[in-house]
Amino acid sequence: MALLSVRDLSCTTEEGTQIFSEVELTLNEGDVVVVQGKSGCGKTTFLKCLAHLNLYDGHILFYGKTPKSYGVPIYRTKVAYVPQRPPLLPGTPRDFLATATSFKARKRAKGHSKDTVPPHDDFEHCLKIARSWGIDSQLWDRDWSNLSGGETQRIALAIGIGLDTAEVLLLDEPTSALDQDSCLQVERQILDTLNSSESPLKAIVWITHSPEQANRVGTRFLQFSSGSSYEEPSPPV
Ligand SMILES: Nc1ncnc2c1ncn2[C@@H]1O[C@H](COP(=O)(O)OP(=O)(O)OP(=O)(O)O)[C@@H](O)[C@H]1O
Repeated sequence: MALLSVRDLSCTTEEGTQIFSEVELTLNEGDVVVVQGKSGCGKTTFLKCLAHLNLYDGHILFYGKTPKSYGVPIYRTKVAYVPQRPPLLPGTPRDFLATATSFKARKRAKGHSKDTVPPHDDFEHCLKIARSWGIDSQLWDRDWSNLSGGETQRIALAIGIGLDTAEVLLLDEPTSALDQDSCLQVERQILDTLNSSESPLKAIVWITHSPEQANRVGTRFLQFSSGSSYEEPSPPV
């Protein structure tokens, strides 16, 4: 059975402007679907629809079931969106992580009872991933607003991977603020996590404007254009 099945998906703004329509995608285990297209063509909106963060028409099924049948908060821990620029949250990344790790839906998604989850494991795992990308532990105690774009991006990604609940990661230009070395390091870790038997991660949908990155990470290539999408048989040249 498909991990995620997207049928006849369309999205319209509150003002009635259609962003895209008739998008189809069947996501299977091991897929890294690279999403490309011109600025403003609807890529971010598509990922937000997949995460059930945006209203849409059409059908999104996770293992054949609707997001609502899992409960949307639980669904979002399994099909997790990592934004390009995390919205300016109050407080520090450590505050955010504390909230995320105490989130009951996450505990239920991991199959733990309320009292048996050791939140420090999650903390340490996220900190360890971020540390391997050059993020000093002290940055977790700095307000989000005082972190650089690249620091913010790496911390958000470390949380997305380190919380260890996502089966599908929806990555929105995850390395756009990083230098080349950091970008390659982060790419490698994400793909290693996907290939690790210890991680629940099974597939990734990855927006990038970089043809080189698309070539490095992609196994499938979804192009957004003229209000819809089509799959390319090979990576962009
Ligand atoms: N809530 C909203 N209300 C009205 N218009 C919106 C809303 N969200 C997105 N849009 C519009 O929908 C279009 C698609 O936006 P989206 O962010 O999905 O594009 P994108 O392909 O990810 O762009 P980029 O590559 O620049 O990040 C844009 O024209 C954007 O202004």
